[in-house]
Amino acid sequence: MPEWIEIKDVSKKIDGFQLGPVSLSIEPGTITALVGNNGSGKSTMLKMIMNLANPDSGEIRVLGKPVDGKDESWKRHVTFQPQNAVGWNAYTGEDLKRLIAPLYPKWDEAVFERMISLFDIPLNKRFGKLSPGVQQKLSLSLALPRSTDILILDEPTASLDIPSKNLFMDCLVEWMEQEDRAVILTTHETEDIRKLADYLFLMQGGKPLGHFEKDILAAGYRRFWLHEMPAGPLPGELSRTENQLVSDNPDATERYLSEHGSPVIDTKALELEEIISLLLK
Ligand SMILES: Nc1ncnc2c1ncn2[C@@H]1O[C@H](COP(=O)(O)OP(=O)(O)OP(=O)(O)O)[C@@H](O)[C@H]1O
Repeated sequence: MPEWIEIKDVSKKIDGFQLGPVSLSIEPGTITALVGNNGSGKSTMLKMIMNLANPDSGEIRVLGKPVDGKDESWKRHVTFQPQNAVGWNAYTGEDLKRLIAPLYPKWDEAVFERMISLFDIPLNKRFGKLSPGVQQKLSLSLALPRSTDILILDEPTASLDIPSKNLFMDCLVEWMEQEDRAVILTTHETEDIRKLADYLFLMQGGKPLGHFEKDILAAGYRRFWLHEMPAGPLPGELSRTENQLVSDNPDATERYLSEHGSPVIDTKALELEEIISLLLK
């Protein structure tokens, strides 16, 4: 399948911070979560995709078009929701919808109305007077109905209460099912990643740590409970306590234990949160 977003060897220096080189491809039909420590460069990556920040080197293409080229037609196919909406404070939700909807030929009024009702958003209040959580709900309700091929969301659930996070995740899953679409989002919420992401792109201090298929990553780490801990290190061993061993190569660990007659009391896959913490530590 052709890539919808192609980031090739992109680097950028901001004061003392070095981002990249980063390469990443996004295919249609996928949700990719950019995950990393604070200040690891996730938002900057999104801004570079939108041509709101310029890389020092490398190339970014969206739907085959270089994002810094003269042809900006790709922008019509992309919705970008930054962490904070700029210039919206004086407008009510109703105003914003009137301004935004006509710009998008595939605007889906039914999705907008459903989200406004689900989130119980007052459309007659100025954006600047809404709480950060309601602002975020309104922004999302103005993003999904645009029905663009690509949706780029910077920490979409950061201010949402727990029921609203779940409602939003349901809306996004439904949105994905309607057509071939692609989502790239940044998040610190493991629940978002667990429920939404097909792929994780991990970043630390500006450097990419890897692009993982979530299910493969989740299956790649196990904890073993043992009667007796063999002398180590064992194949795949990442850490051990008196009777527990964590492995990033469970098959090799299990084989070794079986071949060396070490009975396993129990074994369990690590939670995604623990895996991400191990990778980002
Ligand atoms: N406008 C700016 N002015 C100066 N430095 C900036 C600016 N934007 C980003 N940076 C630098 O780039 C680095 C990466 O910032 P970025 O916001 O991309 O990280 P992030 O991974 O999105 O962080 P967080 O998880 O905290 O949102 C920061 O550490 C900061 O040094």
